[in-house]
Amino acid sequence: MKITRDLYQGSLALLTDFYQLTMAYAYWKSGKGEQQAVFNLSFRKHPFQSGFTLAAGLDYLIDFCRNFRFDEDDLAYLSEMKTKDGNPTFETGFIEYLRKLEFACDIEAVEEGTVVFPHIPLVKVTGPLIQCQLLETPLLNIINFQTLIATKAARICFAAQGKSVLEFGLRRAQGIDGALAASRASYIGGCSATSNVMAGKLFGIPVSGTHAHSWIMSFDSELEAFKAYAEAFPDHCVFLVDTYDTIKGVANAIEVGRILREKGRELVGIRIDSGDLAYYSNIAREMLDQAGFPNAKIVASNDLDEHIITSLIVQDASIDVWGVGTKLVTAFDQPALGAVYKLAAIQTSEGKWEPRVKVSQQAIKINVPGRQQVFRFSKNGRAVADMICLEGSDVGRDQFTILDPIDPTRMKKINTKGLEVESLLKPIFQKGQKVYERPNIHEIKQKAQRNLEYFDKTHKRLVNPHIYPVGLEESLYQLRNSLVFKMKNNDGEENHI
Ligand SMILES: Nc1ncnc2c1ncn2[C@@H]1O[C@H](COP(=O)(O)OP(=O)(O)OP(=O)(O)O)[C@@H](O)[C@H]1O
Ligand SMILES: O=P(O)(O)OC[C@H]1O[C@H](OP(=O)(O)OP(=O)(O)O)[C@H](O)[C@@H]1O
Ligand SMILES: O=C(O)c1cccnc1
Ligand SMILES: [Mg+2]
Repeated sequence: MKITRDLYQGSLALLTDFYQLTMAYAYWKSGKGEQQAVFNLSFRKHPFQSGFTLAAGLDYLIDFCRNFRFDEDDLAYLSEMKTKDGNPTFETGFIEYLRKLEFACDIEAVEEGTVVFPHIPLVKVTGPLIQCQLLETPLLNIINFQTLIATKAARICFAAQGKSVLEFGLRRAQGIDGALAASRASYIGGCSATSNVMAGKLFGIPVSGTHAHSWIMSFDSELEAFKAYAEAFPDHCVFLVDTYDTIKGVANAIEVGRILREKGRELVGIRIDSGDLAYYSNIAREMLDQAGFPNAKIVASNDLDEHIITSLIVQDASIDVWGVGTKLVTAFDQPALGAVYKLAAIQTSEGKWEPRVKVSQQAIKINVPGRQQVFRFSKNGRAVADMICLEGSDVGRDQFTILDPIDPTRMKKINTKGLEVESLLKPIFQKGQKVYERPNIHEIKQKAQRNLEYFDKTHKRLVNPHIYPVGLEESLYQLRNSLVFKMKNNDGEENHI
């Protein structure tokens, strides 16, 4: 994560919530710091009322974990912290503990570009309680955002039905890394290129773009501006035609297209950035075709999202390339994914793993306890169901029953005969050492495309999608219920009624 490291000059261990550090200190004080624990990162609801979510961010997570250490200036800052009564917040023994801390966790995770669903652990961290705890905030920060944007991009690209989508979001993104991470995730989600040059440099994403209205406005006439641009970039002319009058703009683009052709060059296209995009793109298409420029592309931009793109396609707009900025990189209609990171199991001093559950009045907020694994069953290259079960469960069985953790009436029997099965959680770190071979950004994007094809189009529908079956294997479902029952009884809940 070169950019973030350049920006913050050093380790990123302090990129966490203060309460993670106070808990770490208290774990240390109470002698629990090294107790082994398992935490799962999962989300409860798809964003954008989508029927699928596309996982992204693992590459940042790997960089974060590899650099997970407290530098001297971090320790100095923590040593100087004082409580209200003026005493140091953290004892020197704890500062010393942090100085020697070496990342030692096991991490399993779903690969970037995998289609994922609520309740599935996207990341599973096993290791000393203190380390697992300190990772909560940065892991959520990384995975929540990139997964959100990759999903938004996949929806926009799905709406565009195979036509190219360019990401133009830098100017409206949420700050610097918000923009960079969004460009990366948008590419994974299916965008063809970004306008963000630094994202191009850092991540190896193709960079592209047209020109702005200011270019036209800096000349006395639009025609002059197009001619001058053609001099500079004879092979890359996509003229923005709507500065003064879109139809006259198209006529000027055609005139310069003819000049280019005389010189053995070709007009690449035009861009329309205002007005009724169906109306103007159809007129422009007709004008370009009649003038002998059937291959000139029409790029459209201006506050687009998946719904406007769908509507424009229904209207038979003649748009070949979609430029999408604000609504993509800000995830305009849902600004956060809302994934959580919860303790699922803890090891006793006798080495026995105990599942843990957080009880809530809202069923959706009760986490899935225990050390879990996730299997995806598929038939003839089509995913049919995902099953969350306890580690060590026998996946060779002929039949499983899976139950939706929130609504057990949604249950499904899986007859495993003739089904392929894939374990979704891949080993990333073992005892702090990276064991995962990272794919490059283009391989991740291809994986996302293949993964999306793996799911029936009814799950990808933008509105009211068909729900893909994901559930807890029966014995895990029962474990969760019995733990909730036990914890509620321990709590003496009945006294409050
Ligand atoms: N045919 C269409 N069908 C549905 N939505 C459209 C159509 N044409 C344009 N839009 C969308 O309608 C909105 C128009 O927004 P707005 O009124 O701000 O644009 P404008 O006035 O045309 O352009 P600007 O303010 O940039 O000059 C945009 O989100 C655009 O994508
Ligand atoms: O609309 P977005 O999806 O964010 O795409 C990027 C926008 O950025 C540019 O202009 P800008 O919005 O800065 O100015 P404008 O509104 O006058 O076009 C471009 O012309 C697009 O309109
Ligand atoms: O290259 C473009 O056309 C572009 C870049 C950023 C924002 N809007 C458009
Ligand atoms: Mg605009």
